[in-house]
Amino acid sequence: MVSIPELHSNFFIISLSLNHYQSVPQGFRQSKGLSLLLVNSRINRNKHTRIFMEMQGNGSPTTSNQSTINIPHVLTVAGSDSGAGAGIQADLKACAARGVYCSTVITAVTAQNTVGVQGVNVVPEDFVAEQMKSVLSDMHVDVVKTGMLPSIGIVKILHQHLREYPVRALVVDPVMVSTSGDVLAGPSVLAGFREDLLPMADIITPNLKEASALLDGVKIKTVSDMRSAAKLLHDMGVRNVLVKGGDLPDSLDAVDIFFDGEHLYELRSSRIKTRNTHGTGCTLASCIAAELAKGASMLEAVKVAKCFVETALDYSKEIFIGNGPQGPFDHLMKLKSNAHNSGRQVRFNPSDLFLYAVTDSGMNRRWGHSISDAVKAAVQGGATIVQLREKDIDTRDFVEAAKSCLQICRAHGVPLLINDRIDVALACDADGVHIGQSDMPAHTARALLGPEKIIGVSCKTPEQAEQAWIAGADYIGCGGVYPTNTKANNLTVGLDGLKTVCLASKLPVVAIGGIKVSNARPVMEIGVPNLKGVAVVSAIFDSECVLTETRKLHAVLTEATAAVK
Ligand SMILES: Nc1ncnc2c1ncn2[C@@H]1O[C@H](COP(=O)(O)OP(=O)(O)O)[C@@H](O)[C@H]1O
Ligand SMILES: Cc1ncc(COP(=O)(O)O)c(N)n1
Ligand SMILES: [Mg+2]
Repeated sequence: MVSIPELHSNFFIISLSLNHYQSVPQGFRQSKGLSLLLVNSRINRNKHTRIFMEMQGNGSPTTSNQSTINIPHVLTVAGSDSGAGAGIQADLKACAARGVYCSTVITAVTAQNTVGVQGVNVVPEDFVAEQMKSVLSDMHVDVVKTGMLPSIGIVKILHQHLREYPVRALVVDPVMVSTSGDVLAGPSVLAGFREDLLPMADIITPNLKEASALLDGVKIKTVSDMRSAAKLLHDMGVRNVLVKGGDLPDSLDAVDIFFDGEHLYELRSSRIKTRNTHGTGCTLASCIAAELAKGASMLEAVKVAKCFVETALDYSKEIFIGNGPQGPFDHLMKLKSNAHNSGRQVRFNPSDLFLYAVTDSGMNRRWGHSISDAVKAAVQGGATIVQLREKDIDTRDFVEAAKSCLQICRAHGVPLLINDRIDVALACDADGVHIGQSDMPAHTARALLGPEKIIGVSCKTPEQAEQAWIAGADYIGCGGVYPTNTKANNLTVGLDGLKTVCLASKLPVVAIGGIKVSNARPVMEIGVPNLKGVAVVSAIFDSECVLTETRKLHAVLTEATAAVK
């Protein structure tokens, strides 16, 4: 057993091997109430984690000097919307979309959908207080954002807690009436807003009706009225005011007025034509809070938030959720934005494998072609998908070349894949990757690239094809069909091997290896429905005129496919 010098202190950093650590009897460790953090570079991460967990599990106090990361944190104090378009649910989605942690104090539970608010159940005040205390006494909150505060008692409780646990900023969305016209907080809360929250708030974000209510019913019908209202609200003691003009009649733009006490800003965005505007106010305020939590200035935060709402509305303008007049929108469009931005509605179409062009830097050098010229010619000649396979290029140059090839491919509606390099695919937002059996496992690539990207895997056997399918690949490449010099030590599977793999594969297949104009026909004629095309390197790129060679191959493939049908 190793000797450990300070066995009576609660926290140790001991550097010793795993065997030595395990030789310290567990009962002895526990009797001393020790918390051990084992620091040893030779111990792999899993073992390290296991030991650390064991220490926590034995009930003794644990402390760690592991470095920690503080994630920006917004606490929303708001009501729940069962339809999840507004309220707490919108706040959570908005913060997630902006990359900020969001904790929640629920003030009321509403039964709500796209038709309206069918019921409101206010959470008892002492339980609202208990939620606030739980969060604020334990977690580091950067910014508090308020939504539905249904009673003056709840406003007072919030005020007390913010005095006890000060935060960096307070964003007040003075929610009173839902878009559907239902009352969420009565006029009795107005006194609480005026006396307690406004003097404490860093920004208040009323819509037209709420601004009017706070200003004793003053009429707000024009942009000029909004400007005056912003100034009057500022006089009530709040640092910044944003009067939102979502409901401004006859306005082609969505105009909001921001006043910081010195300057008035007219913030305009296009008014998206959509029924899906339920929750815009909650989202806007949460985004402001999220940006402030990340360290933005108030004007920056407001601008980013407005832009986010506009983009999300535009992205969601045609989605259909619920049968009422006011639908929710999609906050997390970014998760799908790659497919969206590229204009490729279908993520992967197996028929894209028909004429699959794989680049080769050596061949391009030999013929004096740049990568992008070669890709352009291939695409113009009829290539239906392109893979950049660049083995001897600096990463920086690879990313640049990939970006310019991507533009060419996008203009022709042709997907662009990157060979092996998931990092390069991510860096240039390519449409996917093609990986071999010794590259990163396909399921890891899928986790990194997300559900929208195309993943292809080289497979020579039915077992590998099965694995690729399990791992979430979209297609497999099978070969070498014919002997080839492009790839060293590459086993030739032949037409029979290709057929065997195709029959076993649940995924579409592209054949590869030594395929050219003169021998492509028998490949397409093996007559297996999931063989969708051929992948070629030298057949098109080892030539002076890539365009002509690609056209020739395209013609042969078209003829062969017509004959098979
Ligand atoms: N159709 C729309 N297109 C673009 N932006 C909009 C649209 N409707 C509302 N907005 C914006 O959404 C935010 C919330 O505004 P508003 O709907 O007035 O608040 P609330 O949801 O509290 O009633 C504002 O920035 C507003 O300009
Ligand atoms: C629980 C809850 N909080 C806030 C709103 C306001 O959102 P909107 O003004 O977009 O209807 C709402 N409808 N429900
Ligand atoms: Mg609204």
